[in-house]
Amino acid sequence: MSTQPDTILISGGAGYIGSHVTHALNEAGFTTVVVDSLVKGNRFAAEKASHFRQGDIGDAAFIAAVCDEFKPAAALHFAAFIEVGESVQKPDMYFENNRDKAVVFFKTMASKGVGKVVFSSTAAVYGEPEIVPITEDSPWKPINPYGQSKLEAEMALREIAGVRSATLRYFNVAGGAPEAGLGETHVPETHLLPRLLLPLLDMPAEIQTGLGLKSGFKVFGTDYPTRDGTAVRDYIHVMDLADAHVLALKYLLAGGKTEIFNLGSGEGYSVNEIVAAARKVLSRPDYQPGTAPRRAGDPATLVADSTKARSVLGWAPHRGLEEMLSSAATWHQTETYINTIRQKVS
Ligand SMILES: NC(=O)c1ccc[n+]([C@@H]2O[C@H](COP(=O)([O-])OP(=O)(O)OC[C@H]3O[C@@H](n4cnc5c(N)ncnc54)[C@H](O)[C@@H]3O)[C@@H](O)[C@H]2O)c1
Ligand SMILES: O=c1ccn([C@@H]2O[C@H](COP(=O)(O)OP(=O)(O)O[C@H]3O[C@H](CO)[C@H](O)[C@H](O)[C@H]3O)[C@@H](O)[C@H]2O)c(=O)[nH]1
Repeated sequence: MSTQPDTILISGGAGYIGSHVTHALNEAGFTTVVVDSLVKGNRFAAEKASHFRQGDIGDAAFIAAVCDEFKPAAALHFAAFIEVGESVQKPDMYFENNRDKAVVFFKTMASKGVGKVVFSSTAAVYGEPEIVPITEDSPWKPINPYGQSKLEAEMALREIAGVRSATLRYFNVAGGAPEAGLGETHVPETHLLPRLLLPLLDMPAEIQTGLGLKSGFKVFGTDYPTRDGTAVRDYIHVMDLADAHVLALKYLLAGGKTEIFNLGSGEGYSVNEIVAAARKVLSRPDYQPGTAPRRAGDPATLVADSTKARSVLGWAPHRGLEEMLSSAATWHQTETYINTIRQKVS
């Protein structure tokens, strides 16, 4: 029997979620190979991998060469564009990167005998759900090109002969692993936790201005049909998500069949509840956010039913909202975060 650790190919591993999963795979004893074009990601994050090769997932010759060099046992596919608003403005860019290039990536790997894939999908495939919590067989009706492009990539992956896949549909990912030198480092930054925390942490002015936070953080929409009028989401710590990837990978390596799994905590928090938790974690009891109209395309409530991931993968999230907020706050104050954002917005 071989004693070599399995080698895992990770596309988009220089990005937010992919870098945390790469860290978890290293800790679990795998050899990690990240491919990333760095179109959005960060070199400091890529360097967490055992090996890093810079290139595009749509470049079949590049992916084939990486497969020949490292002979991966499986792949995790994170590389994509992730901004819903931008996808409405530039749908072709999203279908090209998130669907067409993903298909090139999957087919190239299949041609090299890599027949096990963990795919990063999103709650956006459910659009505006009629029933919450949302199970995997709720209607798949995306309401924007981002969600549609991810759904079409999922479906294409399931059609490729000889490939077994685990599609993981994430809900709202948050938090970081500052102790490992990792955290959310997006430009632009559209996500709630960083946008709320950066002004509260009194970050340097050029960072706040560069991320569109010059006039502070604003709650988007106070007239939703929810318990306090603000939108409800299911927040999941990025390291709990990373645990799910390790389990999904082991499931496929052990012969598991193609499946789809929702990944969320099952608990919904409103934007106002997140603001209240941030006041407590950062000891800013008097903080009052601004308000603004609803952001176009935002559903009122998205909460996951992750029963299937619990029963099939044995996964359970362990890290709560306070840990998401405190790990994010710690990360945003690191030199790595501040210097990276400074460079990107200058
Ligand atoms: N962030 C979230 O809250 C969230 C929620 C649901 C689903 N997802 C999914 O998770 C995945 C990762 O999201 P993230 O937040 O880490 O995004 P990210 O932008 O931080 O990371 C994506 C990475 O992919 C790379 N990339 C993009 N296109 C590429 C290409 N053609 N070739 C090579 N590399 C390319 C980027 O450089 C970047 O490093 C995406 O597939 C996204 O759809 C994210
Ligand atoms: O400055 C801000 C930023 C966000 N929000 C609100 O906070 C909630 C969460 O917003 P995020 O942008 O953090 O997350 P979304 O629920 O919009 O997006 C998540 O789900 C999407 C699919 O629905 C995509 O997958 C996306 O990548 C993922 O983070 C929303 O009600 C949003 O309107 C604010 O009030 N103010």
